Amino acid sequence: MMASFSFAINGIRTAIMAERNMRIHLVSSVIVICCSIFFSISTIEWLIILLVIGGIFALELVNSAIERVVDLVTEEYLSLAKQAKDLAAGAVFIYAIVSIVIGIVIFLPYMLTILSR
Ligand SMILES: Nc1ncnc2c1ncn2[C@@H]1O[C@H](COP(=O)(O)OP(=O)(O)OP(=O)(O)O)[C@@H](O)[C@H]1O
Repeated sequence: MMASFSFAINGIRTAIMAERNMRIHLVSSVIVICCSIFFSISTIEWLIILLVIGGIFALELVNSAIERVVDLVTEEYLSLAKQAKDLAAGAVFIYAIVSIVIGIVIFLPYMLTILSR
């Protein structure tokens, strides 16, 4: 139990060090959490934000795992390898777009309220 926990933490550390996207997600998440505190968003909005942040990290980890498995299987340029990587990248992309839309829907009204004061 403790061993699998430490393997998982290891994986997260590896991804943060090796994947630029993970660091981008990390910085974006800190900014989003700061905005959430600043605007005093509601409990339900916090839950949605946390779900979105957790989701993008989890998805990026799976994407990184798929990239490594593909690289492990072949160093050749193969159509299936390309498809596997592009599909995984597509999953992250869809989630990122949805996250941005959710961010706009949640934060725009707060920003407009402050601007209209
Ligand atoms: N073995 C391969 N065969 C065919 N196409 C590949 C192969 N490896 C990578 N590609 C293509 O190159 C793209 C980039 O692959 P790469 O492994 O560099 O991921 P990446 O873009 O660096 O991902 P990330 O930015 O998340 O680290 C893939 O999406 C895929 O289209």
